[in-house]
Amino acid sequence: MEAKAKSIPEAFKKPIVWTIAGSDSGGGAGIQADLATINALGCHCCTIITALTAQSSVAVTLVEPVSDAMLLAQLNTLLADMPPAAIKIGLLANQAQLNMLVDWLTTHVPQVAVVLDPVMVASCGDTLQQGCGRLDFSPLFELATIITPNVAELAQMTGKEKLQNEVDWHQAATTLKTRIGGSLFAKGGDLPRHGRLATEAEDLMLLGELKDCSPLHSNMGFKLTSPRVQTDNNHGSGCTLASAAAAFLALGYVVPDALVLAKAYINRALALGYRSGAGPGPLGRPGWPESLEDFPAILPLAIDGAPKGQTVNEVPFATLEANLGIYPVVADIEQLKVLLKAGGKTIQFRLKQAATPGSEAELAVIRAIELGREYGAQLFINDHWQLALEHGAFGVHLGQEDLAGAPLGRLAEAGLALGLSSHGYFEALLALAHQPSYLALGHIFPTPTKTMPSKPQGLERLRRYVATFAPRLPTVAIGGIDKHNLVDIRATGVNSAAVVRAICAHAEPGKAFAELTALWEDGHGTF
Ligand SMILES: Cc1ncc(COP(=O)(O)OP(=O)(O)O)c(N)n1
Ligand SMILES: Cc1ncsc1CCOP(=O)(O)O
Ligand SMILES: [Mg+2]
Repeated sequence: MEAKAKSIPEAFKKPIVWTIAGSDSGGGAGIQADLATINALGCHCCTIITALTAQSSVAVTLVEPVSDAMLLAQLNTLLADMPPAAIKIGLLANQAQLNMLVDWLTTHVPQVAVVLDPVMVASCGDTLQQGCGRLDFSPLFELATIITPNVAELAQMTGKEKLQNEVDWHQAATTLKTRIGGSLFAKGGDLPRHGRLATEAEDLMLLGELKDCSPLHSNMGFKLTSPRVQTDNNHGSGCTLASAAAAFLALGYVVPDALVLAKAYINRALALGYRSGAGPGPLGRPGWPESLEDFPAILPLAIDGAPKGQTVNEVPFATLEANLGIYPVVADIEQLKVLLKAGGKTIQFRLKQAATPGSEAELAVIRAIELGREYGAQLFINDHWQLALEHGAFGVHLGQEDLAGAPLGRLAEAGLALGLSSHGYFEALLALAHQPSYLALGHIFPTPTKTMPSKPQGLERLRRYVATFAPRLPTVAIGGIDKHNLVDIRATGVNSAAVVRAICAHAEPGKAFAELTALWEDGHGTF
């Protein structure tokens, strides 16, 4: 007898996110905001209610914690059938409830990503933990992947009455970061402005030890800046940001990507806010963040708040035609010649050896630059920017790790083009600060050519990156691309496909290049 195919319930196809928070009878914050946000982002939201609040847009009149038995019943009932991929924690009614939750999470879901929004006060100004004084959140510090305090919450968590200015805020954020296990996202929206016109919104992202990311960004600090959305309808913005971050974590995005995506989501959600009562109204619930305008600009910080010693060029790098097509990456002068003769117009010379003076590697890089010039090609030199500058290469390709020592201003002023690598939204936004000539997005598929700290991005993410970044500059996909997946790569709308093995490991690299180019151009190449 044929086995009957087991149908998978629809909800199982979506990552499950739990929100452990309070109900807002006004419908704009708490559980209600989380449910709308998490579901809008393609996850399935389960709600574990800690307290009922009688709340409107202007007042909180009563807060009633649920019983311990009810809280535990919600947690245990869900765990048995709908375990979480990520958890958002919002309003906790009192210290006993917080401590009980810590015990339960530690015992049952110690590995699950947790976003903690240390809620204390509603946007109308009323306190939400009635009659129990300040909460001590420290028992949650080890469990939380991300903590998202606003300025008032950060002050309370660091024992300060008030944070008066940016310096106080940076110091408090740095202090709290040293006490927690994960990353801190300090929201700056309610920072006192002292008469300054608030045209920008700033947040601090102090990252912890990162998984599946370049080690370069672990334990580093960044300032995120966006044009301030001028609106009074911001009720539930903290809940929305934290639940969006939890949804992005559940979808497998790394911490810095989840945070910049959540920030882009909140910027659009604020723009869509509306009035529902006499006080601040709720936010809109947009779909996936796509427009680059919604994403923050990112500036690296030293951990004490001073700008890091990386140069940011004022001059943009050379502009390229959008469609770069098939982009071979080669390490051999003979192969380079073959590809130039075959009509290759954008090629990278990628030699990983040190090019010390007089070495074979140095001679090869210089020869590659000459050949590129002879054939009028856009020849990019990988890593060896000194030789590229000295010998007048068309361009250089650098990874984020290569940026620290590179004099980007000098390279741009000398008229070189620059390609920058990225492995997700956060790194792409960091790269954009340098106004490069193209943005590389990788690695798309598994590849043995290079050991990567990040996971393969896949086609769906590539499609999303292209939708966000290609309107600004040419995009290049790299990693595991060959004749079997090239049509799918092209269908994402990316402007170019960079390949190593599909050309260099082919018996006839010139032929492989021509065939891939035909496939790229009309989808009917012959193999
Ligand atoms: C087009 C393109 N994209 C990405 C890379 C990788 O550059 P990088 O991250 O600096 O790694 P190495 O190539 O130096 O190992 C690239 N070379 N080309
Ligand atoms: C250099 C580099 N950077 C990201 S993936 C990669 C290697 C791509 O090689 P291949 O085309 O052989 O998979
Ligand atoms: Mg490099």
